[in-house]
This record gives sequence, C-alpha cells and structure tokens, in this order.
Amino acid sequence: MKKIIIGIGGMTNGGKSTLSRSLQGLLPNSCIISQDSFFKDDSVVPVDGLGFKQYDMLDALLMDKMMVEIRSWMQDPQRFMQSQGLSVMRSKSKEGNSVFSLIVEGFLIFNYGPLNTLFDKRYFLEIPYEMCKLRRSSRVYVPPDPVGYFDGHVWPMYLKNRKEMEDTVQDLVFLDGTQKREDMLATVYKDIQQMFTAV
Ligand SMILES: Nc1ncnc2c1ncn2[C@@H]1O[C@H](COP(=O)(O)OP(=O)(O)OP(=O)(O)O)[C@@H](O)[C@H]1O
Ligand SMILES: NC(=O)c1ccc[n+]([C@@H]2O[C@H](CO)[C@@H](O)[C@H]2O)c1
Repeated sequence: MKKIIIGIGGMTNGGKSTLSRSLQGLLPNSCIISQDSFFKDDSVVPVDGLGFKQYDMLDALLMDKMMVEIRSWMQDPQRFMQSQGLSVMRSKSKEGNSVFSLIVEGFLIFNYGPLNTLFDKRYFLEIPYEMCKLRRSSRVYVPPDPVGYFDGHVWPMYLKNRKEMEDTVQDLVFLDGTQKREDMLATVYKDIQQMFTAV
C-alpha cells in the first residue's frame, strides 16, 4: 500500500477548502483533514494590545490533536476512511500498489515543523491583498471578525507567518488563487497524477 500526503496551504480565503474538496472528488481513496477544525476554544485564545484575539498563529491551534488524527490516518488509512464514513475502493497504481491520499489543508500547515516534514507535495494558494480582504469580508467565522480585524491582525500575521514559512520550507509550489476553480484543479490534478504513476 502506498500513502501520499498532500498539503494545501495558503492565505485565508485563498481557496484551500474549495480546491481540497474538488481534489478529493477526483482522487480515489482520499480524505481531508482541515486545520480549521483544530482551533482552541475562544476562551483560551489571548488578546493583543489592540483588543484583537490572536487567532492567526500556531498557538491558537491544537496542533498535537491534529497530529494524532494525521498519525491515525498514516497507521491505517483504510480504517481511518471507514471511521469517517467514507467508502474504500479498490484502486491500483500501474505497479499494482493500492494508493491512499490524505489532503491536509490549512493556513499554517507548513509553519508547524512536525507536520511539514510529512508532506509529499506542498501547494500554497495566494491571492492579492484586495481580493483577500474582499473575500474575507463576506465570511462569518465563529466568533465573527471584529471591525478592523483584517488590517489589525489577519494581514500582519499573514506577512509574518509567510516570511517564517519561506525562510524554513523548501519545495513549495505556489498557486495563483485568482485562477478559475476548474483551471487550478486541472493543474494540481495533473501534477498529482504524475506522482501517482511514480509510486
Ligand atoms: N478559484 C476561485 N475563484 C473565485 N472564488 C473562489 C475560488 N476559490 C474559492 N473561492 C471563493 O473564495 C472564498 C474562500 O474560499 P475557501 O473557503 O475555499 O478558502 P479557504 O482558503 O479555505 O479559507 P479559510 O481557510 O480562510 O476559511 C469562498 O467564498 C469561495 O467560494
Ligand atoms: N474557530 C475558528 O474556526 C476561527 C475563529 C476565528 C477566526 N478564524 C480564522 O480562520 C482563519 C484560518 O482559516 C484565520 O485567519 C482565523 O482568523 C477561525
């Protein structure tokens, strides 16, 4: 059995969840683990000097818990998929191996060393500042963004986290998140299929 772990990182509202879901639809025996499911409870997320909750940093996430879930997939992808209610299909690579893929998506997946080392492929979705601010303004998080949150917390933290990532991570494939959904999916799918034929 071959196991492939694909990282779909990128800035907030870059289109990570959208791309991940479409990719899962195309890849047999694939499933998604989403970093957004591992935020700490609001009551323990600290506030900065401006009164903004510090959500856009690794400290706001239960990364140990996320790693437990990822290791559970690594140990037995088939059992993991069944536990998620996903049906397992018989799929074989050219050499006759069955292939299981895990898509890990999130805004800080490459900034966490123990997770970053696990990826076979690393994609990073980026969009311009104005588009990011616009897309974010129509999203409602729990808790919702307070007035001034994007410029006061989200964007400055993105710049900081991105620099840290670029200083430490190699082999990132940057994707232009302004592309049409279908075009981006086609590019990534083709790229991943090449990986499949290599296993
Ligand atoms: N290629 C695209 N072109 C236009 N709009 C897109 C594209 N991909 C995603 N969107 C839209 O952008 C918004 C954000 O997409 P999505 O939820 O996939 O981003 P995300 O990176 O997972 O966000 P976050 O992790 O910050 O919650 C959604 O409204 C989605 O429909
Ligand atoms: N609990 C959540 O999911 C949550 C709460 C508040 C803010 N966020 C935002 O999610 C984005 C990552 O997808 C970050 O930019 C957070 O600000 C998420």
